Amino acid sequence: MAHLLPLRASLPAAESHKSSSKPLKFSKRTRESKTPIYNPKKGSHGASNKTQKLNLEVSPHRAVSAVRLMRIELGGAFADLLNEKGKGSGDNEMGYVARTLGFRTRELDYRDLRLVTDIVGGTIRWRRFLDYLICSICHDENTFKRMEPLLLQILRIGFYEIIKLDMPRYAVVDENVRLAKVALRPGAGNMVNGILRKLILLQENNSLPLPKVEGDERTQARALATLYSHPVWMVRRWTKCIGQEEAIRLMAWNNSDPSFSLRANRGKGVSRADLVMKLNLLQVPHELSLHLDDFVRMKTGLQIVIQAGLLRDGLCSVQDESAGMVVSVVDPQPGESIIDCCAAPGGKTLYMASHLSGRGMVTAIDINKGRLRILKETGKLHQVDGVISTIHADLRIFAEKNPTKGDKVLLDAPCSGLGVLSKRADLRWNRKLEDIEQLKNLQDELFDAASLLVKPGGVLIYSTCSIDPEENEERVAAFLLRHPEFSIDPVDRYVPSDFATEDGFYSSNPIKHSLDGAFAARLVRDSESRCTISMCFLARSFR
Ligand SMILES: C[S@@+](CC[C@H](N)C(=O)[O-])C[C@H]1O[C@@H](n2cnc3c(N)ncnc32)[C@H](O)[C@@H]1O
Repeated sequence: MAHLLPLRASLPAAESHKSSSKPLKFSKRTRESKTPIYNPKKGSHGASNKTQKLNLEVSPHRAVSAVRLMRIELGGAFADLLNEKGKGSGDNEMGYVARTLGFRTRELDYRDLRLVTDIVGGTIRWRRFLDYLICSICHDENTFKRMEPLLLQILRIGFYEIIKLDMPRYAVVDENVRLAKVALRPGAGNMVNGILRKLILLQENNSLPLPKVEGDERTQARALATLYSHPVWMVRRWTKCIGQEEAIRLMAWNNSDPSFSLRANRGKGVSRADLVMKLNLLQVPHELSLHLDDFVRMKTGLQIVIQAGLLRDGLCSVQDESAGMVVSVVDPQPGESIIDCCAAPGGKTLYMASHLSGRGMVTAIDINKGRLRILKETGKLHQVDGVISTIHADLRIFAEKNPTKGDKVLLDAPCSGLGVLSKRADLRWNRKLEDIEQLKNLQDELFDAASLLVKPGGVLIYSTCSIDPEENEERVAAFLLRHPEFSIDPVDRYVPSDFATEDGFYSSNPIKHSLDGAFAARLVRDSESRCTISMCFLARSFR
């Protein structure tokens, strides 16, 4: 079993429930309390004078983490946006804390911000696993189900800190008990105390109540889903597709701390060497990308980069190398007319534009006006707006009506995002199996629409940030059956051979490449010489 455990987890061997003693006693108030609806505008404490109080006893990173978790789970905020100061958090953060908890904490310093990022991301990723343990220790599913949202978040934070971050246990208990007492009431603090101490006892006795991976396929999938904290449907889908061992490696990757890449903004005349100099000055550890000239990779220090203003000043962008290599597949050249069909918020548009050296045009189409506005603003900031034009439209309608044609057309299709689960901590819980079916239909419709915009002899690139064959290879196969005028142009001339599949596609695989998952197919209109490759691929796809 040991090899099945997550890379970062330091869990003692799974034992049975029986070592745990009597059910924990909870206060009458807790049992009777109804689940409050999260409404930070109103605040859980109401009185405005109370919200002004500055509390110096409670550790600020825990208070802020608990409130962020509430906002993400109940308020629909995105975990990744909340981590960037100034985008969704920043100045408003303390307002949310005051309205939700009834007090303010001191301002967060860099160390606090890092802890908040770690705790919020980790607690979301490990939610299923943590809830399983909390529920087991409560001994009563109803108690767990009726638990107040804030109390549950405080417990999740405590469990995550003890089990996954290996923090000093009794300090974690004291701090979280204090938070529950001040933010809720003394009885809630007693409850946190009882449950966390029980967890410590079980951990010390190597008897955490963890499920065993045994039984039929469904039961094993459920156990793995708990141990690796993923939805059961994902575990079953991956186990079927890549086998249990690879599925476990993939889940371990999704649970690991994400690494980030920065792209030097050459559109603004910033070279990678300039960016490296800045990172050295800031003492941010980084490595040069092995695959892309403009990119550097970093494991930590993103908060420092953000606070130093490197993104705000347009010197660089946060962009994964896997997304950068999709642009390599497009291979934008000065003077070309490129249509980016699903362009916002513009990561690929901006990178393509920076290749044009001021000659040519990237036409960025998107249905989402707000995201398109971000693209426009970032284009200006990056000084590539002279070669970008934006069109707010539904691609399916636009392509039918508009005679515009491009030398190259990129369709970066809306997808499940199953390749980027390590960066998007909350995405796994928001995705449903049914989404894939709906997305496939949309992907087919957009694929057909995008094909109308390709000049004869032009190139159509279909890409996703998914690792699911039904959204990738199968969509291309179905498209080629509907559109015999297109054929596959193998990508091995554009990306390192390690990223080229035998069918001629680009595939970045988290397990193999330690990057986000991504896919791209390069299709050329009317090219007889390549027909054989397409026909071979089609034959294999429908075998
Ligand atoms: C995967 S994201 C694109 C990411 C973008 N290429 C980048 O690199 O930043 C997919 C985009 O498709 C857009 N979209 C979805 N349906 C669309 C439609 N019918 N027409 C145009 N855009 C659409 C969404 O608004 C979203 O911005």
